[in-house]
Amino acid sequence: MSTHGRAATRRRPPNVLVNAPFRRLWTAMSVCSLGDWLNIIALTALAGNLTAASGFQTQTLAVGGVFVAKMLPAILLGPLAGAVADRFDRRLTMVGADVARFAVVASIPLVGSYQWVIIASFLVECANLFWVPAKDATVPNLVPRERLEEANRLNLLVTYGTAPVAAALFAVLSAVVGMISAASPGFGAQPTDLALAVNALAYLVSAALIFTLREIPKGHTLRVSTPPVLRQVIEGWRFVGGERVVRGLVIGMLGAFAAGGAVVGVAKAYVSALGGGDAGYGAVFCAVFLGMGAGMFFGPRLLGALSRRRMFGVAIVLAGVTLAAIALIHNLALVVVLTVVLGACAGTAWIIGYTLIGLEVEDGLRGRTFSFLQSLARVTLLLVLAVVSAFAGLFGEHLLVVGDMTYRFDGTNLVLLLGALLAVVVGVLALRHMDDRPGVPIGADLFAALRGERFTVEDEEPRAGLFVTFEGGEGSGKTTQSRLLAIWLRDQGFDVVQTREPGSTKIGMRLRAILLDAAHQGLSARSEALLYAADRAEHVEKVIRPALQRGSTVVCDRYVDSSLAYQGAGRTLDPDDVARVNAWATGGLLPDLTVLIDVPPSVGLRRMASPADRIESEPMEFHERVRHEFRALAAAAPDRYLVVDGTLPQDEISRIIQDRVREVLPDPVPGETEAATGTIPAIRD
Ligand SMILES: Nc1ncnc2c1ncn2[C@@H]1O[C@H](COP(=O)(O)OP(=O)(O)O)[C@@H](O)[C@H]1O
Ligand SMILES: Cc1cn([C@H]2C[C@H](O)[C@@H](COP(=O)(O)OP(=O)(O)O)O2)c(=O)[nH]c1=O
Repeated sequence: MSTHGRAATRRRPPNVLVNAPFRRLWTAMSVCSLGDWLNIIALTALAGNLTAASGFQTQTLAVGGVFVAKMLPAILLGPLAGAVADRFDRRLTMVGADVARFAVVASIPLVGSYQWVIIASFLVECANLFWVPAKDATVPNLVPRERLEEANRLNLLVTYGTAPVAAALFAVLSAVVGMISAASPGFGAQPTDLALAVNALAYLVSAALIFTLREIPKGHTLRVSTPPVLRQVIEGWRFVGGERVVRGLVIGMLGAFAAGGAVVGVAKAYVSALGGGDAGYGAVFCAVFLGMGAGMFFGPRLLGALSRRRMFGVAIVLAGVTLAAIALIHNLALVVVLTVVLGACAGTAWIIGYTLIGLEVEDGLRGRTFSFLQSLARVTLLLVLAVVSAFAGLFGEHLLVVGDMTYRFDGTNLVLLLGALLAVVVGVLALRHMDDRPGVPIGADLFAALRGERFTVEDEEPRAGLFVTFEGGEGSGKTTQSRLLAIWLRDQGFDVVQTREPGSTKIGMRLRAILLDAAHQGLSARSEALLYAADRAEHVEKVIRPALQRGSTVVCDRYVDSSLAYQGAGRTLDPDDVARVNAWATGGLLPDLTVLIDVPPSVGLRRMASPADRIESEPMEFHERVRHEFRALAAAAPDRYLVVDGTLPQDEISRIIQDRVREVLPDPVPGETEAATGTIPAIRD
């Protein structure tokens, strides 16, 4: 989204990694994360290999067992370990945990039994439970307060960014062992042994790095204890479950997550069935994470013209369709490619959901909401991994024979297909419940977005002019700024129509009188919404559309968003109904740019000199809801909005607006005029 903060980001101070002690801790963390991911991949692969001879069912269950053993400690012992970790010297806790992890991982190839793989998985995670809180508590000791956010972002980057690296490394290492085994038949190592050795070494390197990190203070400070995961989930649902949009987003994100989890859970068995070895398994794992990273980064940009809510639903449906293809196509190379697409869809949905939830939820609840989401994701993943492997195992192997064609359809295929179905259902529900462009067909909208355009209905005649609207609460400065923008545009040589809602037509003036007269206190919310829509229909047909078709620039003080905010959020009418009525009233005409001037209602209302009208005299909660909705609308379509801080001085606001409008302005001298005047010889002195 464009905001006035752009200048600030340009002057970015040096990176937090300049800080040597933090750099060392961060390096240790990166090495450990790489080790952790190698550990998951290698242990699940090893469990599959050790049980391969006992049949499909045992193998699938065995791989599921490793996932469960890895996730149980966090759920059962998480808070306990956090509390214990706070009592000890953090540096020694981390070093101790690293050495313990090294010893356990190094012992796995030596013992070489499935039982030990499960016990080792559990033990490594128990050690992690001490390592992670000690590390989290250390970061604020090494990094100044104002750099903490940047440090956390870097931590997150290595936590997930090392996954595809580890998967690729695993694929290479197991291929190397495979080649050595093929060359010298006497060589009895498992394909996973080399990966486990590198994994053990990673923990040892981390131990050495942290041991020499003397900057970590010896004493301990009390930490706020985190409640158990299950309690966080139940309590969290109590405060976000009631919000329609947030509820939809949470369910959608979990659907995407569960679909990804289904792939990871059965990947080992599926890849074996397709004739791929450990290298193939590594490739699928790598593909999921590469796709996710790409989706988070590029997804929202690729379809920038599609509304965020629609993009969220579309990404989940696409994830489902891709998963169905993965389930049915028996070709490892194609499966790897499709897995990248699946990851990209899931990543796109996840990042949009995360961002929208952040904007929907108030400041005070945001931290709790995110920890609720993370706990819920963890519980979902555990359930999905456990259920998926058990289910695939129980269904077993099947060969479908049609004529002389045979088609293999195992429990893994079935699980993937069910995951696909779940994603499609969740995606369609998200699209239906949270659609913010009712009346606009989704297919046409999507194709237009792929071409980088925004689809509008009934807008067949090409419109020559630019349409800019101003939105915001009472006294935010819309009237002042729209006037200043109109003056500036005229100075640039544009023909400008400056107008406002309600009341810019003959009929509209009468409607305005009904709507704003403080004497009309009994007006029902629905008739209010319809009267504003009636005023708007008249305004669009008589003033705005003709002006745009003439090629004028239209600057309008308030438009559809005001109805969504005041009648939808303020009067708590169903937002979909308000959107639908307005899409019909305006024939789907949308602004090219909306400037949202954002001020706290207390500030805006204090600026008003004249006696309060019917809407201004609403209570403060009403105005807070209106502001919240404006901001959510802007966040859902960042390319079409400019959000400006309305408490800045007037001239600074004008400058920010002019900078943004300049980006969307057409050339004031059309091309053909230039071509014609180009033939006239230039006058020189
Ligand atoms: N950036 C600003 N800082 C302080 N006061 C402002 C600012 N912009 C406008 N005002 C004042 O606030 C009052 C309301 O402004 P106005 O443009 O009429 O707001 P709106 O149309 O959003 O209700 C006016 O008295 C105006 O002079
Ligand atoms: C256009 C529109 C305005 N309103 C309200 C918001 C304002 O309180 C009032 C418009 O009055 P106005 O005096 O034009 O307010 P402002 O100076 O803040 O622009 O009408 C709606 O509730 N719904 C709408 O669709």
